[in-house]
Amino acid sequence: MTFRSIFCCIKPSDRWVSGNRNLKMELCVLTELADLVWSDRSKKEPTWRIFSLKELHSATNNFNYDNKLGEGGFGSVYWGQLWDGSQIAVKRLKVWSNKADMEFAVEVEILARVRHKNLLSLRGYCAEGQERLIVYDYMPNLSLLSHLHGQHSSECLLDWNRRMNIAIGSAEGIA
Ligand SMILES: Nc1ncnc2c1ncn2[C@@H]1O[C@H](COP(=O)(O)OP(=O)(O)OP(=O)(O)O)[C@@H](O)[C@H]1O
Repeated sequence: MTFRSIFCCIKPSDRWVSGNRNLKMELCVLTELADLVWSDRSKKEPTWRIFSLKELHSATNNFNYDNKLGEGGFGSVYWGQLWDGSQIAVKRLKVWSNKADMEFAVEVEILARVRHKNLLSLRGYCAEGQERLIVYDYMPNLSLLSHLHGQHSSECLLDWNRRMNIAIGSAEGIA
């Protein structure tokens, strides 16, 4: 079992970029960049893109309660499936505020730049009106927390060797 296979999301925090007042501007630049890259398909495929709200409604069956994977401080996370069959996790902002908008920009901005086998990959984002959604790869094997202390801790015993590999894998992702 690799570390990534037990979904672990190492997320950015606004402390990482404190003092950066240009996040919104950077997000706009990223948006333009994505459009630019997608307009030239002969070049390398982009790793993330902008989703429309309509597409995410359709992927998650209108953010159906049955699709809900969990809930965090930012909002609810829903399972979804895109037209190409790939599975995604969509994090939908609960209530719009300047602070939440900034957190959204920080998370997207950082995840769009980093790519590592032990980091949850950004598939893209959607910002329409006051809707803010972040799209990730879907991690089917639940959280590390649930394997260590939760409902799955008795089913799947993590021996010390595995725990060490997970700790090293986490450190590599953070580094
Ligand atoms: N990519 C994903 N694949 C599968 N499940 C996910 C994914 N992202 C989140 N989840 C599920 O949704 C739950 C909430 O995720 P979220 O990232 O919002 O948690 P959090 O770290 O507590 O929140 P926040 O960072 O917003 O305060 C997770 O505990 C997990 O069960």
